[in-house]
Amino acid sequence: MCVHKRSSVYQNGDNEKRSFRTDRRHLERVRERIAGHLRATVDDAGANGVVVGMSGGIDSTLTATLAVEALGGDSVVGLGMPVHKTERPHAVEARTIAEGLGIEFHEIHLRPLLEAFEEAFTSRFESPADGTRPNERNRALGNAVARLRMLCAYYVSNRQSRLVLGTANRSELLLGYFTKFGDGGVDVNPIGDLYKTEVRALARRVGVPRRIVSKEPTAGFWAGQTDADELGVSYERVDPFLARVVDDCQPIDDAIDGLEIDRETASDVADLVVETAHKRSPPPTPGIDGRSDLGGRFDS
Ligand SMILES: NC(=O)c1ccc[n+]([C@@H]2O[C@H](COP(=O)([O-])OP(=O)(O)OC[C@H]3O[C@@H](n4cnc5c(N)ncnc54)[C@H](O)[C@@H]3O)[C@@H](O)[C@H]2O)c1
Ligand SMILES: Nc1ncnc2c1ncn2[C@@H]1O[C@H](COP(=O)(O)O)[C@@H](O)[C@H]1O
Ligand SMILES: O=P(O)(O)OP(=O)(O)O
Repeated sequence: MCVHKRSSVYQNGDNEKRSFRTDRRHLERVRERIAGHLRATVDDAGANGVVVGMSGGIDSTLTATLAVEALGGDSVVGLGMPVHKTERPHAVEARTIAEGLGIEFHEIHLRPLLEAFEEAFTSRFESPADGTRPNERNRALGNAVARLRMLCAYYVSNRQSRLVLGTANRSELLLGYFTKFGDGGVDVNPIGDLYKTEVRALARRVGVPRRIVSKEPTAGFWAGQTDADELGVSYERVDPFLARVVDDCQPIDDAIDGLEIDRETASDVADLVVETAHKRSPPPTPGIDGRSDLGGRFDS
C-alpha cells in the first residue's frame, strides 16, 4: 500500500502533535503550484481552456475558482447538471458562484436523459432483490448519472477544445470514493493532491463562501447520503490516518496512535485504499512480450 515518503504536509515532527499545514504561506504556495500546473497542462495540450461540472459543493467551487485564477474567466466553462428537484438550491448556488467568477455557465437538466436511459435499458436489469437492496440499485443509477455528466463535459471538451477538470481530492482518490469513468473520467485533477481537510483550508483562503465550505460532503446518489455515513468515518478522522499510512508508510497500528479512529475502521479504510487501486490506474493489459508499457515517453 505504501507509495512514497512525504512529511512536508505536517507542522510538527511527531505523530501526536502533527496536523495538516494550513498556514497562509503554505496555502499560498499550494495555490500557486496548482495554478502553474493547470496552465502548463492546458498549454501542453494546446487546449483553449477547461470545462468543469459545478455542483455547488466545496470541491467543484474551489476547482473552478482556482481555474479562473490560473487561466482567466474567459477560459473556463461551468456546467450545472442537476438531476433531482432536491438539488435545486445547490444548482442555484453553482450558478451564483459561476456568475461571481465571471465564467460562462450552462445548466443542463439530466432527468430526461436518465429517464430515457432507465426506460430503454436499466428496466431489463430490474430484479426482485431491488426491493430489499435499494441502495445497490441507487448506487448503479448514481454512477450512471455521474457518467452522464462525464458525457456532457466531454461533448463540450470536444466541441470547444477544452480539457475536462476533475474535482476529486486526495481523500476521495485514495478511498476510491468516486465513480470510475464518471466523475473520475477527467483530464486533470487540480486539487487531487490535497486531503479534504486541506481543501477546506484552501477554500477558506481563496474566499469560497463559508456556507459552501461547511456543507456536508455528499455524492447525492440518494436522499440523505453523506460521504461520512457511506465511508463509515469523517474526513477529519480519516485524513490524518491516510497521510500516515500512505504518505509516511506507517504500519496501521502505529498510524492510529493518538488519532480518533479505531483499529477496525482503520483496517477497513486501508482495505478500501488497496481494493480501489484499479480506479486510479489505466486498465491493465496481459503484458504479452513485455508490452504493458503503453508509451508516451521517448528518449530524445
Ligand atoms: N465524490 C463523491 O462524493 C462521489 C462521487 C461519485 C461516487 N461516489 C461514491 O463512489 C462509489 C462509486 O461506486 P462503486 O465504486 O461501486 O462503482 P464504480 O463503478 O466506480 O466502480 C465499480 C466498478 O469497478 C470495476 N471493478 C471493481 N473491482 C475491480 C478490480 N479489482 N479491477 C478492475 N475493475 C474493477 C467494475 O467494473 C465495477 O463495476 C459510491 O460509493 C458513491 O457513493 C462518491
Ligand atoms: N449537479 C451537478 N452539476 C454539475 N456537476 C456535478 C453535479 N453533481 C456532481 N457534479 C460533479 O461531480 C463531482 C463529484 O460530485 P459529488 O457531489 O462529490 O458526488 C462534483 O465536484 C462536480 O464536478
Ligand atoms: O464535489 P463537490 O463539489 O460536490 O463537493 P462535495 O464532495 O464536498 O459534496
